[in-house]
Amino acid sequence: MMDDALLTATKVTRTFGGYGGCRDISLSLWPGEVLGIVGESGSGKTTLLRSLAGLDRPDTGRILFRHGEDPIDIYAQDESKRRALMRTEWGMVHQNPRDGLRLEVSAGANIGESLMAKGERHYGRIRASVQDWLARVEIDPARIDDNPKSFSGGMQQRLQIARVLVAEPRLVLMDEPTGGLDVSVQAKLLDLLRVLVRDLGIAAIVVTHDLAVARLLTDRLIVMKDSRIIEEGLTDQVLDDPHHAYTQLLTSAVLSA
Ligand SMILES: Nc1ncnc2c1ncn2[C@@H]1O[C@H](COP(=O)(O)OP(=O)(O)OP(=O)(O)O)[C@@H](O)[C@H]1O
Repeated sequence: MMDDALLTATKVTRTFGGYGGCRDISLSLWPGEVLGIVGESGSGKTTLLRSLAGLDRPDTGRILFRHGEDPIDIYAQDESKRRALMRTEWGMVHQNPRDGLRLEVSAGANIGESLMAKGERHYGRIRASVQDWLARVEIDPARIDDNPKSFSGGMQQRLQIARVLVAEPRLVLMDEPTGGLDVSVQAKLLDLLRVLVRDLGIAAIVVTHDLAVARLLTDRLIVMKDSRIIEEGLTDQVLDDPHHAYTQLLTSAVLSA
């Protein structure tokens, strides 16, 4: 039963020759909700995210996405329909901005392309929207024609976020969005992400091994260990009053760090 959920995964399993990956994962995501997936390295977070993102077909299980009135099974669509859906309805923010940007074109083109992919053709409107988005992610709009290769890591990540959010996706998937950045840059980026996601009312799934990121960004948390969900609940509840021994260990490790 789908209820009003935007995305529902039911008993999703994706292993690699029977090893690793994620197993028997069921979850729902509601419109406007930010869901965190936490757990140690190798617990299956990225595998799950890729399956939810339509990038990696599960061995078994189903992923439904609410599209208009009807939930659709994303892996029951043919490849071109699934790609079209992914382009218009959801976006992916990669840990390494270089995986989510086109480095051979300008910063402005990186954002403008997303608008064109959604059907916008008016040059003046595209340029105005690009400038607006550069400002929103705190990049000087005067740098619109610069190549992102000349940007710092933090700026590249903010550009990647603008490239994704300008298309107004209903769902954003993020894999360690602040990983690989200096701590001070991370904090600013997190603040920015939080404001943008809240302002736009976007639903998001954030994979992170960093509980501080989960605390700041997410409403609800899933804790994974050995490919499975071992605990889930409201973020504050899970972090302040963890029930599973492993979650207690995770949270105490942070507290004593
Ligand atoms: N393409 C692959 N081929 C073989 N095994 C894989 C592949 N991708 C992931 N795995 C295995 O599946 C398990 C889960 O990996 P996954 O990358 O999903 O974990 P993770 O929680 O995202 O880890 P990290 O935080 O280090 O990125 C690991 O044991 C990993 O070795």
